[in-house]
Amino acid sequence: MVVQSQSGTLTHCSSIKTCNKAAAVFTSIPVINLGDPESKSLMVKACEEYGLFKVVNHRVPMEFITRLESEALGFFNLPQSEKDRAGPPDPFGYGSKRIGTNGDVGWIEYLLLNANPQVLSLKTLTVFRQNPEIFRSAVNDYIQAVKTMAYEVLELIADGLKIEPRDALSKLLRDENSDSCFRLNHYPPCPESEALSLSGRNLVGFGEHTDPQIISVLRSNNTSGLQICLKDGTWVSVPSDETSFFINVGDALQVMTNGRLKSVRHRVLANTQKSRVSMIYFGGPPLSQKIVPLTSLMGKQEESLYNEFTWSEYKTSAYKSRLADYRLGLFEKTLSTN
Ligand SMILES: C=C1C[C@]23C[C@@]1(O)CC[C@H]2[C@@]12CC[C@H](O)[C@@](C)(C(=O)O1)[C@H]2[C@@H]3C(=O)O
Ligand SMILES: O=C(O)CCC(=O)C(=O)O
Ligand SMILES: [Fe+2]
Repeated sequence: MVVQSQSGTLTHCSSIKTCNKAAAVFTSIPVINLGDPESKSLMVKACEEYGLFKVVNHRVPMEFITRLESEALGFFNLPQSEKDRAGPPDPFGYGSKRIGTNGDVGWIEYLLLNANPQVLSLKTLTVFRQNPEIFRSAVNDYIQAVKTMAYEVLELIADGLKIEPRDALSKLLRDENSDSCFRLNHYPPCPESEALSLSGRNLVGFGEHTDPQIISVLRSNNTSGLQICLKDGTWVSVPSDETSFFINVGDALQVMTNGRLKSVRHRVLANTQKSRVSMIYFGGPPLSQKIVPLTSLMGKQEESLYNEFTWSEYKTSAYKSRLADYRLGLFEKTLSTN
């Protein structure tokens, strides 16, 4: 199937997966007000049940969000040949359709960046040769504000779980060697997939997966597409909200809480009419960090469900896997029953 998309990119969708369209709207999504004294226990409950919640009253200036969104659209609307100069993503840079290096594809184009302001890829900045500083400052202001919120969220989660000290999780992201990254995703509308849609199928923008890091902080424009998988295996659509943030529990946080908090399986479906722009900060620990259950969380006789590994080992293994793989499986212990 050949598609002429609005932005003139992403012209073939024949190799991209489809999935069953019918998904209920996730109306009971936990909404956490950061100013609410109950927020810590509500967050923990949401992470145990869904691995995802929405944050309001987050104090990230709307101006930072809209400025970065408009810079991102400015980039994605450039001619394909210009955008390609910022690629391939190895691991940072511009990518189109291919996600990772192991054969996954989706109806998407994106920019993957280091979340450390000092290391903003030169390759990416060369595309902004008119105004690289404007792009750099839009990215840095946004990331800085979102990081501050991510630290607060992790401290509230630690409080809610009675983890001591309360910065046991947030310090891993605050660390100057934290291995965090940032992603700008663009899902152009795919009018051709309307035909598919009529037969009850949908084109996949970003295939199902869990995020490997500690937490991910996601913001999108008002175009829906994000879905999460509930404990019973059903998929539900998360209504978009351009003024709020969505927090995902990642695999590393699942391990550090010995499985109490669950990393959430999620995916994005392409839209037939509107383009979706999302920006995600993936908060990861330093490469040398051991990913083990936090001692202050473990019961007296409680054993770790996982073999010991460092973030570097997990990341290496994750980046060899396909998007939909259950990556923690390789690190689970086979515990004896007696
Ligand atoms: C297929 C892949 C893409 C990914 C690396 C991987 O091998 C498996 C994990 C994928 C993921 C999902 C969350 C983030 O978007 C991401 C940047 C990450 O850290 O892990 C992507 C990786 C990617 O796009 O390179
Ligand atoms: O673009 C989105 O809304 C989510 C993408 C995602 O899950 C990811 O980049 O890991
Ligand atoms: Fe994700």
